[in-house]
Amino acid sequence: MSSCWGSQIKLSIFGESHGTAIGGVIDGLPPGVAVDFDAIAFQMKRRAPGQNRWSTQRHEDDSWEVLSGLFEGRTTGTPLAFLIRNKDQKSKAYANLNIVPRPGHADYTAQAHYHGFQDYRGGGHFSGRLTAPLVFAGAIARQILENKGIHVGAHIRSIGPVDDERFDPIKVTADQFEAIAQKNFPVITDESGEQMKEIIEAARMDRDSAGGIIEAAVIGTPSGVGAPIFDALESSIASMLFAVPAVKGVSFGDGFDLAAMRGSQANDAYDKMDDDGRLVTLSNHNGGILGGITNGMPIVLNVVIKPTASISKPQQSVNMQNGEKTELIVKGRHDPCIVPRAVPVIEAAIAFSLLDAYYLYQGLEHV
Ligand SMILES: Cc1cc2nc3c(=O)[nH]c(=O)nc-3n(C[C@H](O)[C@H](O)[C@H](O)COP(=O)(O)O)c2cc1C
Ligand SMILES: C=C(O[C@@H]1CC(C(=O)O)=C[C@@H](OP(=O)(O)O)[C@H]1O)C(=O)O
Repeated sequence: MSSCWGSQIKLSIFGESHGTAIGGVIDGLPPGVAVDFDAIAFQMKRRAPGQNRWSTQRHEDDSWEVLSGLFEGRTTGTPLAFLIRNKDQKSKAYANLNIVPRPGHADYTAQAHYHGFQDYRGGGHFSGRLTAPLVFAGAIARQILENKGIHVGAHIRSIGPVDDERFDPIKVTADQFEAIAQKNFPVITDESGEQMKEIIEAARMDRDSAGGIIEAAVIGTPSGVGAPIFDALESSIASMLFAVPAVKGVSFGDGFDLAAMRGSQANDAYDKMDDDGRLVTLSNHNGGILGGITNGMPIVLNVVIKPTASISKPQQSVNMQNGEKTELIVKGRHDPCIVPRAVPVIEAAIAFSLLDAYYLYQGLEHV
């Protein structure tokens, strides 16, 4: 099933953007986890559409109903199913997109895969709306991780040409994650954030869109999580991240910058053994993962989010019924930039995939 992910804990996501509802089923959660609903609501609100100028103007409160798997506030250990109803669909703007596909969106590839049977309204199952269930599942995963002292955070590293400060790859803290998560524009330096908002507004006024990079980090992960060859932690986190619409690049540690370095610059020299017997490195160019396994340093990664495909500037497309070239002006309520709302989504994807890897590791630990 292509909309189902995971090995130790599994997440299945269903629904279409303009259908009745979207939702998910999480299978494999341990029984007895006390679920903090306020913490879920906090994460859902960070992602929800329609709250500011740099977001789509579609208004969804993203409230949810839990259908199973919870009893008296705790997980039962059976599949936890939840539903998020769609309330503000306006499908008129999508009337012709099954015939004239939007460049950059999934209209043409959905047609090729589903042979015209796909619900193309609002991007259907391909819509960024389907990241709401991911954030819900991620919110539960991060509660379990936080109880183990593992914290996930992210910020907007860049929008167009404007950069934010970077996380310190050794000293980044959970307090810093928390401070950023409280902001409605999640950056480290608010002055950079103001410039980024100007870039987004300029693109929007130009009937265009902007993209950027999200930097994420995880602290508190013990050394040893992840496994060779195909369960490398980089692979499992990346496979979840690439499920997020508009993600076009993922790199760990110094990523593509490693290409220009020498080994002496890229290696993270070992400095000392801490009280828990864990080796600490002087630098963190490898982003906390070696051989697909955590070394206990912060996991650091970067995610490229492309500029929103649906722009109202005239674009060239082709009519899929008669093969004729045609000009397309996309209508509807689109995010002029996806990056700010994608920050909690990226955190959720990392939390869920890391918890899955953690359970694999914990299992091995007891062998
Ligand atoms: C939170 C979020 C919001 C999004 N909003 C829009 C949008 O308003 N308009 C749009 O064209 N694409 C939007 N996207 C991206 C498209 O869904 C995505 O580009 C499309 O499904 C094609 O997939 P791909 O870009 O991964 O190849 C959004 C993605 C996310 C994660
Ligand atoms: C609804 C959400 O985002 C949507 C993601 C999206 C897309 O193409 O990905 C297109 C827009 O859909 P619509 O045209 O129905 O307004 C966004 O609003 C959401 O994030 O909850």
